[in-house]
Order: sequence, then structure tokens, then C-alpha cells
Amino acid sequence: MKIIPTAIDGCFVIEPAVFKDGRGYFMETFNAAKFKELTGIDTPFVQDNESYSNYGVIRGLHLQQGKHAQAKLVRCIKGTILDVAVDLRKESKTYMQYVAVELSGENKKQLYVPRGFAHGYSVLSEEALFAYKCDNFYNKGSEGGLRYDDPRLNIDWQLDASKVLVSDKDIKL
Ligand SMILES: Cc1cn([C@H]2C[C@H](O)[C@@H](COP(=O)(O)OP(=O)(O)O[C@H]3O[C@@H](C)C(=O)[C@@H](O)[C@H]3O)O2)c(=O)[nH]c1=O
Repeated sequence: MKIIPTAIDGCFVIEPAVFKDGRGYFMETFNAAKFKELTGIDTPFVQDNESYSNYGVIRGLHLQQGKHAQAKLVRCIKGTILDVAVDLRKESKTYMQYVAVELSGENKKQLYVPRGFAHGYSVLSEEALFAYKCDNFYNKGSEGGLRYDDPRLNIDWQLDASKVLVSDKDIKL
């Protein structure tokens, strides 16, 4: 397992060790002890989520606020996505800056998104299976976010604009 820092403090990429053999491969997708040793974060992840989407879907940019804030450890099991984390920590040097990382079933990279970030992703492949761990429970009443096309961010989601599919909830952000 390797930790690769990003341009934003506290947000980093994880490359798990992958053991390939004649049968296929094996990898640890999360190991609390190694995670703590390498990152210093003693994370009590309490919820695991999975979502499936087709090409053109953008989910985000989401966060939960206040005491319901969530850190997330995200990965793409199948397909390819562009994962985006926007720093909304008011005191941060990189406030309103973002990291964008391609995560795929092939590269097996994970992104750690700290509390105080808005998070989203676009689906670049025909289909994508996405999974993530959260260190706080889902709380509908504390949901907030930014629109995927917020002009202050001007994120290139790497999609054909005519194929973009966003939920009604996310259009209203
Ligand atoms: C996120 C979530 C949703 N739900 C329900 C609410 C709703 O009826 C249905 C779909 O919810 P959403 O449209 O919010 O799902 P989605 O747009 O996939 O929301 C997710 O997007 C990504 C980018 C994130 O970062 C996540 O934290 C989460 O906000 O699932 C839960 O029951 N538990 C959860 O933890």
C-alpha cells in the first residue's frame, strides 16, 4: 500500500498492493492498522456504500455539514471515473481548490477525501461500479453541496456534454 499526496493537504491517493497469480489477483481494499501507520489517521469508518452508473453520469458535488461531516475513502471497482474533491475548509490555504483523479477497476487507486470537502465523480466508461467508506453516517438533513458546473470551479468532467446525466437533486444544488 502506497500513499501519494495530492496538491491539497489531507487529501491523498492510495495505491493498494495487488498480488497477481494464475487465478487472478488479491488485494486488501482497506486495512485499519496499515492505514493508520501510513497516514496517521485512526479512522472509524462506519458506513460502506456502493453505486452503479453509466457513461455520462455525474454525481455530486456533495458533502454533509456540521457534526454530520464525513471523510470518505473512495474507489472504482469496475470501469473508470473522474473523482473530484473540492476543499471547502474555510481556514484552508487551498479553499475552493480541487483535486481530480482518475480511478478505475484497472488502476485500483483510492482517494481519501477528508471531512469538509465536497465530493463528486463523472463516469467515463460505459458503466462504473463505485464503492466508498464513510467515517460518519448518512444524514439527509445535513446534505449540501456545489453544482457540478459551478463557474468558480470550472471542472472539466471529461464528458461529451450532450450525454451528461445529473439527478434532479444535484441540478438544484
Ligand atoms: C448517500 C446515501 C443515499 N441514500 C439514499 C437517499 C436517496 O434516496 C438515494 C440516492 O441518494 P443520492 O442521490 O444522494 O446518491 P448519490 O448522488 O450517489 O450520493 C452520493 O454521491 C457521492 C458523490 C458522494 O460523495 C456520496 O457521499 C453521496 O452523496 O439513496 C441513503 O440511504 N444512504 C446514503 O448514504
